Order: sequence, then structure tokens, then C-alpha cells
Amino acid sequence: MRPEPVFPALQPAAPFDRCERAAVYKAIETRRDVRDQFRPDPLPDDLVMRLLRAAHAAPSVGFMQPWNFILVRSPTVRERAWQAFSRANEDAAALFPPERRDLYRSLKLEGIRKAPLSICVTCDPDRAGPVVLGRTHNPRMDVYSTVCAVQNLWLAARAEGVGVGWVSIFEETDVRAILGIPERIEIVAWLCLGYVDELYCDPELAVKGWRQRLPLEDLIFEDGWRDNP
Ligand SMILES: Cc1cc2c(cc1C)N(C[C@H](O)[C@H](O)[C@H](O)COP(=O)(O)O)c1[nH]c(=O)[nH]c(=O)c1N2
Repeated sequence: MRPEPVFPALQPAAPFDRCERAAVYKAIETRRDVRDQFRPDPLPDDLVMRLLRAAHAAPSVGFMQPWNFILVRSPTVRERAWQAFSRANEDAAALFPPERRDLYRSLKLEGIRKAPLSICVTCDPDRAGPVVLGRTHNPRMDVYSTVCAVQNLWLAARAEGVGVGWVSIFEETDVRAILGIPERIEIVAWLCLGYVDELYCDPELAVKGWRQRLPLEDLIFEDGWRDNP
């Protein structure tokens, strides 16, 4: 007997309707990096799972899905992470020219202790063996994939009324030691999560005079690189 032909499952690719489109753009445009506005109440487990499913639906090179998500709820562990941040942030301040240093020091750049949940997102370069479809000529593709997962989570969180703040001012060795992450695993993001009642309309760094949004037109080139005039 001949085997039944297998048809791939397809879904319609029609554009979303007007409200659905508006919802997608609303999430993109109103998403913010949150440092200070976190409410202390814990996020329900089913909500956290929805965010993680959104992250896990991200594209990845060779479909390798290199990510892991380390959920950090323990105040003791978060306190250790905050101390690591504080040390790194002191070093960071010294790197800026003196006229920027005071403004830098005045910025709030983390919500590690205030947010009830932190998620450390990591990348396992060995997840799909040594030779990965699409990573053959650029080893960073697995990390790029992991960043796609972070962005999915960030947008889903916006839709759920959950604020997310990315903290990257750490010595990597500190985060590794605090969470027991092996050497071969890459640490991609420390995210702080919690409910928020309000969000800045514009990036906080713009509001506080650190740096403004660039005109999009200046960033688009046609048919090749163009040096700034
Ligand atoms: C890879 C990476 C790393 C960091 C960030 C982002 C990304 C993508 N951002 C957040 C960043 O400051 C913010 O996204 C921009 O200022 C734009 O603001 P909105 O995200 O639009 O609110 C960030 N913010 C912060 O307060 N402390 C930090 O250490 C970091 N690190």
C-alpha cells in the first residue's frame, strides 16, 4: 500500500486586521526599558510561562534554540547581583569623560532589588552540535538568536502590563559565580521584571538628556554603504 501523502500544515498569511496591527505596533512603540517603576507584587506563574513561551517562539539560527532562562526570585541572590552591578557601575562611571560623569551617576540603570523577578538569559553554543546550519561562517549567530528571544519576551511583557529592564553593567565572572553558570555558556541578558503602572513615553535616557533618538532617514542607505557627509 502506498503511504498517505503528507501535506505540510499551512496557515493563512493574510495581514492582521486593523486592531490586531495596531496592537502589534502599540507593543513595539510603547515598550520601555524599566528601571524604577516596578511594583513589588509577584508575577503569577502562568504569566511568566506566557512570556517564556513568547521568548521560546523566537527565530534561531539552524533552529538551534540556544537559550536557557534562569529565573531568579530569591532576594538574597538578587542582592548579590545588585552588589555586582554596583561595583561594575562605579568602574563604568570612571570611563566617561568628566563632563558626562555626574549625569551618568544620576541615572538609574537597574531595578534588580525592586523588581520581584530577574531572568538571566543564556546561550548554549553546543545546543545543536559543533556545526550549525547558518552559523558556519559567523559564530555569533547563536547569540543573535538569543537576543531575538529577549526581544520577544520584552514585547509580550509590554502587552501584559509587565515592565522589563535589561541590565548589562556586570563583570561576567560575577554573574557566572552568583548563578553557577559554566564557562562554556554565554551570558546574554539579565532582565528585571515586574508589574508597572506607568511607563515613560520616550526612552528614559532621552528624557534625562543622555542621548536622543536618531532620525531614521539618516540610518537608511540605498544599494550600499554611504559615509556620513
Ligand atoms: C543589549 C542592551 C543592554 C542594555 C540595555 C538595552 C540593551 C538592548 N538597556 C536599555 C537601554 O538603555 C534602552 O533600551 C534604551 O535607552 C532605549 O530605551 P527604551 O528601551 O526604548 O525604553 C540598559 N538599561 C539600563 O538601564 N542598564 C543597562 O545596563 C542596560 N543595558
